[in-house]
Amino acid sequence: MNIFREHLKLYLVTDRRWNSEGILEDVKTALDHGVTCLQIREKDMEHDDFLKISREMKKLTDERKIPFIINDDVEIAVKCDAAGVHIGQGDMPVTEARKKIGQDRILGVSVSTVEEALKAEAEGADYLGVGAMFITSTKGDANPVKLQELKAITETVSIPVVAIGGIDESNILKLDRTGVYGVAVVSSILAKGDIAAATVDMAEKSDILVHDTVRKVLTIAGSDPSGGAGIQADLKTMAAHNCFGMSVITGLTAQNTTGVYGIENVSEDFVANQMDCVFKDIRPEAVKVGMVSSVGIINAISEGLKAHKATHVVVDPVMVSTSGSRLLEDGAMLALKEKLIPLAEVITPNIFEAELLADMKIETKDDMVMAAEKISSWYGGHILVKGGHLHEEASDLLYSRGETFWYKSERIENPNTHGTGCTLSSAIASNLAKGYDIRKSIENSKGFITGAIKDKLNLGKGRGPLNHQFKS
Ligand SMILES: Nc1ncnc2c1ncn2[C@@H]1O[C@H](COP(=O)(O)OP(=O)(O)O)[C@@H](O)[C@H]1O
Ligand SMILES: Cc1ncc(COP(=O)(O)O)c(N)n1
Ligand SMILES: [Mg+2]
Repeated sequence: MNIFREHLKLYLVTDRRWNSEGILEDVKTALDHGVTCLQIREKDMEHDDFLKISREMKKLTDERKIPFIINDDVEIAVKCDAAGVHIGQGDMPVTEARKKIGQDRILGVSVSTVEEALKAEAEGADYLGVGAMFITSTKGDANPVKLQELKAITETVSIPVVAIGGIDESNILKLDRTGVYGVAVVSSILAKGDIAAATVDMAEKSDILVHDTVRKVLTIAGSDPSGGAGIQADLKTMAAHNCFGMSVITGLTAQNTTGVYGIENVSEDFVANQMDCVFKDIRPEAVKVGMVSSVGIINAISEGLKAHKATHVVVDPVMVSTSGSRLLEDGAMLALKEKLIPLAEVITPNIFEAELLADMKIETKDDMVMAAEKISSWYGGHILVKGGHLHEEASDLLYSRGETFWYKSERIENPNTHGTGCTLSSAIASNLAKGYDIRKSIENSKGFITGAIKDKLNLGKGRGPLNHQFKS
């Protein structure tokens, strides 16, 4: 199961030591003040009592749409239909836990070295708990993990990492720039007199920790020398999101705001070579794929993404530029559908691209929904049909496994929309890398694109570029 990184931000692990009778009340207070994930940890409770209290906690988390994880006990997790299980090094093997809970439940594993992290990832963990980070009262014998080791782990594995062990309001910010997506805490909330205030404080600090971390985002796309679309728009967008942008170039275009005057593809081997260089050194947390004009390049990217276990892949199925030029070779459409789109967490077709992917005409917002439905018959990820080219307002439709969500915006009177699609998909990748879930990522990105169009930068003789550096 894909655990949303946002859920790991402030992960509470229970301990009845300080308030055995009132644990449910304390947990409820914490859930209401900023806890994003809950784990019940009971080392020596009778099976029936454990199941009973787990069910009660499950109810509290369900009401608040927060994942509920059971420590160690796979059987209880299945019985109370928890979101997942967390196991330690001394518990059952990771592969066995995975077999018992199935593919749909989250599996967390405690590790303290890069070696253990790689092993747990290979055996099927969805996230890692790394610790103990500081001397703790919960686990007396723990030997603290060095910050450098934590950083090495987050940079090596592709699954998200949460730090655990002795983390409190005084030391949490020491984890700055280690790459974690959150902290798991026990006493810094449950041992406090004022649970609500302690939770708010920790939530604020973990928010700073998680969202100030510079995430790495890769664009695999074509170059636009005039700077408004393609690689150039992507890197500017990532920089505007405080992300570290990297680029694998699939081809050069000769274009400007008036049109595309030539394309020269990079060889597929060289695309693969660039991808290897990036992934082996600075692993991106999210990847945006844009112009991929040939079948060979599509195959190389698809193989590279699989080999390097790329996460948060956003595919912008670029087929035609805003100025109307074809950017995808004839015959490459099938490869795009069969090789690349299946690897994407979200695809972002504009109206024309959605028409081609759904094989139907789109003239209204209802048609957008129908097209997304048709695409969902062969693609299981999230589909964002962009409404920039519709005559109605410029609203985008997110179709997520049968549910529809609209991201509304009035149509801005501005002919300068060169690179809007590139910018939007890069903004989504940046937000996913920062740990936001898909809906929040799209909401934030829609706000960003609207601001960048509204700024009315007016450059060039044709459809000009946006201002990626607009001041909000
Ligand atoms: N005139 C406009 N006013 C407001 N938003 C727009 C306008 N044109 C495009 N957008 C937005 O820009 C984003 C890119 O959409 P679109 O232009 O349809 O894609 P593409 O650039 O791939 O053709 C979408 O969020 C869309 O709603
Ligand atoms: C190299 C390159 N890649 C993509 C686009 C699409 O532009 P838009 O974002 O306007 O759809 C483009 N014009 N050039
Ligand atoms: Mg586009």
